[in-house]
Amino acid sequence: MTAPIIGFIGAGNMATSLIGGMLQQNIKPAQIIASDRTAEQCERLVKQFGIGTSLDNAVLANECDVLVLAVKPQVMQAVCRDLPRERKTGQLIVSIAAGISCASLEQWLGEGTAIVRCMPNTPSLRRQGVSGLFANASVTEAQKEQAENILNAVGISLWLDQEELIDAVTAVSGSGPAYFFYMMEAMTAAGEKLGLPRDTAERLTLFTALGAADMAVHSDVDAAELRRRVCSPGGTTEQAINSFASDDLPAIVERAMRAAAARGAEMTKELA
Ligand SMILES: NC(=O)C1=CN([C@@H]2O[C@H](COP(=O)(O)OP(=O)(O)OC[C@H]3O[C@@H](n4cnc5c(N)ncnc54)[C@H](OP(=O)(O)O)[C@@H]3O)[C@@H](O)[C@H]2O)C=CC1
Ligand SMILES: O=C(O)[C@@H]1CCC=N1
Repeated sequence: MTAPIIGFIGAGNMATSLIGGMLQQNIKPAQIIASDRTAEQCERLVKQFGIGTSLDNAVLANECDVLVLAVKPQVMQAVCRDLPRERKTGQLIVSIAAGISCASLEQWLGEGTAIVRCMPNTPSLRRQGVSGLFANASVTEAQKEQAENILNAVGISLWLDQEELIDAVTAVSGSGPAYFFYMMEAMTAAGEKLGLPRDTAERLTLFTALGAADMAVHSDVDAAELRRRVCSPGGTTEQAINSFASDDLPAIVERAMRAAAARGAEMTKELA
């Protein structure tokens, strides 16, 4: 079987992360093409990745077996409506846009279009991504495998059986890297205020985050137990955790994530 051609419409942050991660796996530059609005953006991709590019989304749509829609949700309708209804036979559409339903995509791209809606995240660039995937009724088992192969090349993927849960995935892992980056910013700034040189505070923070995540992923006990193991009774960590708890960190996090998920649901209605 010949390797599928994978096309990206919109070559911004997320497409760059996915393409970069895929090329570090067994996917060859000749298998990937991308289109974007400006020649500069296309030139950047050629230089950075050596992949083929086009300024014409319709040309791209006719050439690829898997078409990844990676534009902002607000321009998705116009981009889809401009694509030819007759595209390459057996083509799978993979949309990574937050807040755009399979029903809307099908309406804009043609009834019966095979669509996998997925929510990846930017650590895909380092092949440490995690994605939630949902397939509409037109997607075959072979196409599910195609989508999985792309997302698994840049991390891990998990299938969902209800499309609405994509908003929860967005709130947890799609937007999630930003929450951890925010925490890193806050810890670095606080470390500096405690007297550390900025770059020392930053390196201590980043390697602590990396070490903690790696430990949690490979541990046979949960995060709560790992946290307890750092807290010596009457020691230092306990004071910090007590301070977080008295500010009700879990409620702060839940409120933020509910806001992210609600925005996803709101966008689905707004952009339908
Ligand atoms: N960033 C993230 O962490 C994540 C993003 N997503 C989803 O990924 C999608 C893309 O987000 P992100 O990569 O951050 O956004 P970007 O703005 O970085 O990328 C979108 C790209 O699409 C280009 N574009 C705009 N209009 C067209 C068009 N008509 N034809 C071709 N290309 C076009 C933009 O060009 P220009 O800038 O010139 O307009 C830009 O280069 C969104 O739908 C988002 O919901 C999903 C998971 C995580
Ligand atoms: O902020 C956003 O809307 C996108 C979706 C998840 C991450 N970035």
